[in-house]
Amino acid sequence: MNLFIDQLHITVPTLYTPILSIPKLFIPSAQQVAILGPSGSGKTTLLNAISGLIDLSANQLLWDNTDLSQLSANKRDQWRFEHIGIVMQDFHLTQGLTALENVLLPYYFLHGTSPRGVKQRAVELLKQMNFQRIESKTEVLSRGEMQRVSIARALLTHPNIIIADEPTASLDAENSEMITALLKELVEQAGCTLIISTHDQHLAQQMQRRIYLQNGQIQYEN
Ligand SMILES: Nc1ncnc2c1ncn2[C@@H]1O[C@H](COP(=O)(O)OP(=O)(O)OP(=O)(O)O)[C@@H](O)[C@H]1O
Repeated sequence: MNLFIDQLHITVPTLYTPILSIPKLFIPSAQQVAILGPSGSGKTTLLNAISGLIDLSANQLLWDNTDLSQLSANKRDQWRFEHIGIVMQDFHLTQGLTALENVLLPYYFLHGTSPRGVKQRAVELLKQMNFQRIESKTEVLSRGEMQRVSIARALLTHPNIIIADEPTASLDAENSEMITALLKELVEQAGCTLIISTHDQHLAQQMQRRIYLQNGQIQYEN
């Protein structure tokens, strides 16, 4: 899916200047993009906006012909479940459920069931990520293990768009390398648009495009 941004300015009541201000941005379908910039530069805010997690005005942000500002909150959630796999910075895993159940949860919300083939894909994805403890409750997992569960969950439903906030932040070099390779392989197979925020230069260099933010504005890209 293509992303069109036009005059996206996000303000918060406590600050005089917008926390994000992007006059124009186009990300074509299937592009792999890294969003970089120092802490507080607006990376997470941009990811939240493009995931439909922030209320916007009409025509500020479109995915193909879909202007998320025109959808009700429920419809927007539904649209997100159908089209976007999100890897959040703090994972948002559900305690009390196992790793496998967490991976299956969004599918279950969307369809009310999780058939055997879907379970198999979930197990496969976790295996590919070098994750062994599929029956462990998520609260006993390390941060790196939680990160891999949240990535598997994002990939399960074959979304058109993957949005990941610091997807390798909790991983050691070996797992980081492996997850990056897997993410790239899966998005290339599926023709997904991949947008990640990262401080990891190695990961950023493997994306097709890098956008550098500073004080909520695009400084440059390469
Ligand atoms: N709801 C809010 N109210 C007030 N300020 C906010 C709000 N959300 C974000 N900010 C501010 O907006 C700026 C951008 O925040 P954001 O989380 O997007 O940065 P970031 O680049 O993702 O940072 P990091 O790399 O540390 O995760 C920060 O200064 C942050 O404090």
